[in-house]
Amino acid sequence: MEKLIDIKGVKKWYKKKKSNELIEAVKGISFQVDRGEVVGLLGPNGAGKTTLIKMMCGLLIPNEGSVTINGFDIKSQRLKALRHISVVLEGNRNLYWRLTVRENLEYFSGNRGMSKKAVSQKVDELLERFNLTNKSHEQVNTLSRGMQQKLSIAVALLADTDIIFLDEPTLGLDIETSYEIRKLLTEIAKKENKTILLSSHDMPVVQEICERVVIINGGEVVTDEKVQNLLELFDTKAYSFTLTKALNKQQLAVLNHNFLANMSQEENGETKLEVTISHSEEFYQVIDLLKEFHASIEKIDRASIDFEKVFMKIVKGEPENEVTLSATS
Ligand SMILES: Nc1ncnc2c1ncn2[C@@H]1O[C@H](COP(=O)(O)OP(=O)(O)OP(=O)(O)O)[C@@H](O)[C@H]1O
Repeated sequence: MEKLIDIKGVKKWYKKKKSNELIEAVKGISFQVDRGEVVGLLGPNGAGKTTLIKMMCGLLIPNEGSVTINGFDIKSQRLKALRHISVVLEGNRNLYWRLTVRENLEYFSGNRGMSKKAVSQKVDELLERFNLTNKSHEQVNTLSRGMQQKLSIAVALLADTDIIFLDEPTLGLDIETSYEIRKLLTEIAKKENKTILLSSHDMPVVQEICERVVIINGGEVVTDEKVQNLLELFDTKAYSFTLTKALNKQQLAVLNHNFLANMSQEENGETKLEVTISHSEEFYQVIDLLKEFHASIEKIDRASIDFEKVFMKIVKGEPENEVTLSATS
């Protein structure tokens, strides 16, 4: 596999203005991204994501370590490295606000050596694909945030770089636009063989688009794993039992002594018992205990854990018993 992004032992510290105290924002991060991979860069506020992204696109220089983009060092071969990256920063700072939608697209295609006709065709195609055709002659500063965001992504595609960095692409958007952008990004991720690094707090977007996630917390990588593996890792340990009647307090306490159990009364009158176990053989012990309690089981489902909860568990280090599981039926 061809490594397009190679980050090695990167550190960055800031000096606090008044006290001169050092803040270590990034404490020695290393990871690589292969060509065509779609990777989520996640972390709670203040984890160091923005600092890391800024170092990856040459806006900040690391105090230690190196960032290599397609074989070019971002510090010593900055321009060559930057030629391979498009950055869609949160807040749409990569657009010209006084130009129209079409003018922005035309401008950014300008340095690719395309003929006028080819540019016009490509721009029309993107306007159509991003549902911006009827806005093509409007100035960017009159557009909604969602439309600006779509235009930013279209501009990144037009530049046709191998790598796209997207910083919070759905932040502050309404549900409909966020959904539209999610669909566009999924399509780009699947069809265009782009290498995408996406930072987001929007976990459904991450779950849908990214194959792999790098989670950073306190300036360090705490997880670097395939999304599917993480979901499976947590998913298989939870079961949801539908019971014909509720357990009493003592019975629930016995279950909770051995496992993690949570009982709830559903709106339709059913009793749901969610049990999280550590090993698969414990599943049978749960069944045995329920038999002992004369609790009749109507249905057993595997409870599913979504990526949001996986993320919370990893970054907050929540003990398993604080993770609430949503049952699938
Ligand atoms: N210019 C700066 N001067 C001093 N400290 C800074 C500066 N920029 C960031 N920091 C500090 O560095 C740490 C990492 O910040 P960073 O913005 O990289 O995190 P983040 O993961 O992007 O967070 P968010 O999601 O809130 O943007 C934080 O403690 C932050 O307060």
